[in-house]
Amino acid sequence: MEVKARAPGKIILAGEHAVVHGSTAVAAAVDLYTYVTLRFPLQSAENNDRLTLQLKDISLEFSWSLARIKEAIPYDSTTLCRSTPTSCSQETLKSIAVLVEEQNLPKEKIWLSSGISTFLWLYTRIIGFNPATVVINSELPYGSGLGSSAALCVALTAALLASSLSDKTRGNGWSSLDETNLELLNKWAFEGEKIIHGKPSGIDNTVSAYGNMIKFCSGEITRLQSNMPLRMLITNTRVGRNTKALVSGVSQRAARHPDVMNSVFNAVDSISKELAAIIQSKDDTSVTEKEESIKELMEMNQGLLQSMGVSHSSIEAVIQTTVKHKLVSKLTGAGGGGCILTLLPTGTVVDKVVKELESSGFQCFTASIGGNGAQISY
Ligand SMILES: Nc1ncnc2c1ncn2[C@@H]1O[C@H](COP(=O)(O)OP(=O)(O)OP(=O)(O)O)[C@@H](O)[C@H]1O
Ligand SMILES: C[C@@](O)(CCO)CC(=O)[O-]
Ligand SMILES: [Mg+2]
Repeated sequence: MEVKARAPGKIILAGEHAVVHGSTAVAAAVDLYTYVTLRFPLQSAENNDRLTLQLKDISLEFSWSLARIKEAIPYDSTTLCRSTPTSCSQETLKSIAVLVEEQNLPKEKIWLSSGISTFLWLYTRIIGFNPATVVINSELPYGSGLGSSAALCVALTAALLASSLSDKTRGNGWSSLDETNLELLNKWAFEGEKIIHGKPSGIDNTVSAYGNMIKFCSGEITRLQSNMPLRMLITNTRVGRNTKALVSGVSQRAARHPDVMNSVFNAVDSISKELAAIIQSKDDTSVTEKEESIKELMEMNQGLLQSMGVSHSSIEAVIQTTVKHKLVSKLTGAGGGGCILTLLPTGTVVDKVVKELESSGFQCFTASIGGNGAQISY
């Protein structure tokens, strides 16, 4: 039997980091996906005692015998709990880390460890100790602010949950999950994100699961309906970074300067709320005026992100280049490198700015904003 799932990456228009501390944030899905294919072998097949993970886009394969997985991961009454998402305990995470270490990841790919641990955790909790080959292929740059970790958790969970649904209509292309399964999927994906991010807000997995554009605050989701064109240039600095470390750095700064950082988080909250209101507004304010307001909000959000300590010289370089072309930019996701968003007001010709950014070694692309969330296919 074969089951497929896909989940999109995301951009955060306003509110990253502050959202971890209870502020509002606004995020949208982008049309770059992580794909997961689950293949279950026949009883008689040769490899029916192994779990194999293939990461297609980076040509890596990992494989464990089920006996070894059973031996390493402590089995208790909560081991198989498809319908009740639970957190991975530190003890289980340590056991899983041993299984990952045994695969001798190349040194330069060690950053994949948390993703592989998350894979083993979600797989064994939702499917149990069953043989399969899991093929993952991602269009998203890893660790760059476009939600590669959330897309992995959402696509993998979608495939795992879909494999046990009774209604499997084959050959109908991509379809969405119903609300109940979507909610279950989002809870599991959040548990997976915890392994990769440490202390996620849940915004990345939520927007990847539900798609479109959302306003998110302390787990509360408001789906947004945009009433204006919204075009963004995405620039990848190609500077690698790790969301877990950046989130932890902001928390440490907040612990050192609680009053200051609370004011920063409150200011970000207001920015996100104002941004959401502009995007949704149906009044007769012109698109140009709305774009001017969004520009200002993005500029202020970037300033506050800088004060949280998550900007980077490469981000500042992109911002300076886009300013020369009268365009406004902010980092998106965790910062520290990664990707930057540049608002492209109606009528903007991007060729010159893209040429200049690319000549500095950055990678530019435009992605369509606000599309599908998680989908499955049989
Ligand atoms: N397709 C994948 N296969 C295996 N691991 C993955 C995959 N995609 C992401 N990961 C894991 O997620 C990590 C990157 O997650 P991280 O949260 O740091 O960045 P991001 O999700 O791309 O950006 P952000 O969280 O800022 O949106 C990788 O180091 C890897 O461990
Ligand atoms: C930095 C952060 O706010 C967004 C990462 O895309 C972390 C989170 O919300 O979990
Ligand atoms: Mg992430």
